[in-house]
Amino acid sequence: MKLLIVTAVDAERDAVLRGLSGTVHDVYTVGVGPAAAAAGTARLLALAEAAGTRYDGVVNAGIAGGLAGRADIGDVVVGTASISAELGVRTDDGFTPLGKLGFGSAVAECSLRLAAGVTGARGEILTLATITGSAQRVDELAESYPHALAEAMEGFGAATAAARVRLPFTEIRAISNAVGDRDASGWNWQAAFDALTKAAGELR
Ligand SMILES: O=C(O)c1cccc(C(=O)CC[C@H]2O[C@@H](n3cnc4c(=O)[nH]cnc43)[C@H](O)[C@@H]2O)c1
Repeated sequence: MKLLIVTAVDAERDAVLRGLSGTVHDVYTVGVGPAAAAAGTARLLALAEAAGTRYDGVVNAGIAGGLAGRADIGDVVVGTASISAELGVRTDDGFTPLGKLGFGSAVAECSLRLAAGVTGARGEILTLATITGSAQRVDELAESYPHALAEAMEGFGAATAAARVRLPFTEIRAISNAVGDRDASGWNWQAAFDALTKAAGELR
């Protein structure tokens, strides 16, 4: 099996590569946020197709914020779905996701098979272009998405590119901080990168 693995930043790519040594997968940095992830992943897939390279799946790997009580710093979360928590309509009455409006979906199902060997909690991973920075918004997200474990910024974008060429997709995240916590003294990038390296080593 040959995977295209995309990360947002080089530090994540390097953590993945440390775990992958000697495997056949390709790992690239595509930038921060869902738009960069979608554009970068789509470009890589188009280049691969032109070169005759065949991938068996796409993986978005990186660090993430964990929702309180659901995922702790240093944990690995494997996506059951990557969900855009912003794609929809917001009115005074609240937020309605795209799927309920009847023209598309904000939910990208993840392939459990692609990450079958990876140790970690299974659950939904939210994608947001805007990092959550208030307790009120954390509570809103936790209530709206009771099965979500973590928040990051790229998964739904990369998943959209993979779906366009009908490739299975999964998202793997290592927790570096609690969602909503903007005090960097409480973050642990190293624990997250080490966990990400271990998870990458467990990919088949
Ligand atoms: O300035 C902040 O408040 C802040 C809070 C958390 C993370 C950052 C980053 O610069 C990392 C963004 C990068 O890492 C992923 N990530 C990590 N933690 C989170 C999070 O709590 N919410 C959303 N994304 C997160 C994300 O995928 C980005 O690629 C800054």
